[in-house]
Amino acid sequence: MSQDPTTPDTDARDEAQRQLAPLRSRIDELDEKIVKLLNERADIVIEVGHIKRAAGEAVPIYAPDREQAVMQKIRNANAGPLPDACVQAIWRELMSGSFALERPLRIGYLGPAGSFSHLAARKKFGASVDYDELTDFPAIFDEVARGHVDYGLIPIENSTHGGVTASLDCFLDTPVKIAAEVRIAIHHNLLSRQPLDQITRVYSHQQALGQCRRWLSAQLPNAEQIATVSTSQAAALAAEEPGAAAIGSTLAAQLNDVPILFDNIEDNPNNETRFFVIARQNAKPSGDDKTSILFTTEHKAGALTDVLNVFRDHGLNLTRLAERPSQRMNWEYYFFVDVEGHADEPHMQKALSEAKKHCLQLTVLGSFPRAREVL
Ligand SMILES: O=C(O)C(=O)C[C@]1(C(=O)O)C=C[C@@H](O)C=C1
Repeated sequence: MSQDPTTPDTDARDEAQRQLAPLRSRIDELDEKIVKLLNERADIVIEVGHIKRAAGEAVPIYAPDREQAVMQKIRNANAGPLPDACVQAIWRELMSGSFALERPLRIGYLGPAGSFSHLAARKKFGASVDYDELTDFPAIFDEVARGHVDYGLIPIENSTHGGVTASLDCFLDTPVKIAAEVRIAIHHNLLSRQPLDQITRVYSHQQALGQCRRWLSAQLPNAEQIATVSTSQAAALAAEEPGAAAIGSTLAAQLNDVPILFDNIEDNPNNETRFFVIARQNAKPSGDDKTSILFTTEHKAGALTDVLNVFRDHGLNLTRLAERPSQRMNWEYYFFVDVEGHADEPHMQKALSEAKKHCLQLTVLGSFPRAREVL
């Protein structure tokens, strides 16, 4: 007996279509309602924008403290089954749309396009703002200070390779403030137009080379490693030069049209980088903040512990301590400390004024909502 082999499939497809149709029309109805509600929200955002524009620089368009509160409310309201990460990603993009409605924002980052700073900027500020690719960290600080861009994205430290010293040095002498913290997961790729056995040079930022050290010595032990100003510049070089490869982001591979030979080549699968958003204005307290300070002390026994003990005595936890040469005198140092709390809070104000007594100089670089999620 011959049977049409397509019949069972066709029947199953028709039955599935019959079951899907009413579900899809319910989704269509809900989508219409959601779009209406989103635009109801957007109408209020437009009013917020009128008030903010009238107040000028005194009330910034980007309000990190309010964003923190909105995200917290969203997480509390989310009963599932959508994971918090999904709902938060939707709201981040929604707030990007709010910027466009209030006043289009310009964000500066270390270019060229496709760098991890670009990725961090896009993850933080979304698709509805303008981006400016800048050539180095001092240029980002300068452009923010001059008001040519509203905010800048600055990498501060990587969980595997440590501090980004070139960016820390820019804080030594700048009027700009740290307004927010951004954490992004960093996954590196080996990009090349050649197969692995024909690669003689690997370009990347020295941070990325450092984060893939074990993979490079196992897979490309004889290739020369050449440091570039950014991973995206490395990708552009790999696109042009025979025998060259780059370590960079998926975005850099796409933008430079270079194939990804190997993905996830970072030595630590939990590799992440912390960025600061720099601004002309301070961020308001959110209730879950950190404060970054910069100080120098006299060259005497116990000078550093005297400062640190002040925070201990006030019950303020330190989340980071870094040190950099002063650039003025050999073997003199600046210390960078991140403390839990906001500089407007009374106990932090007390601690800061006591700490100042033990310092030659103490500057508050900014207080900002702690980044709880890795984007
Ligand atoms: O509440 C504000 O200040 C707004 O501008 C609105 C809004 C939002 O869409 O919820 C948008 C941007 C801010 O960074 C924070 C919140």
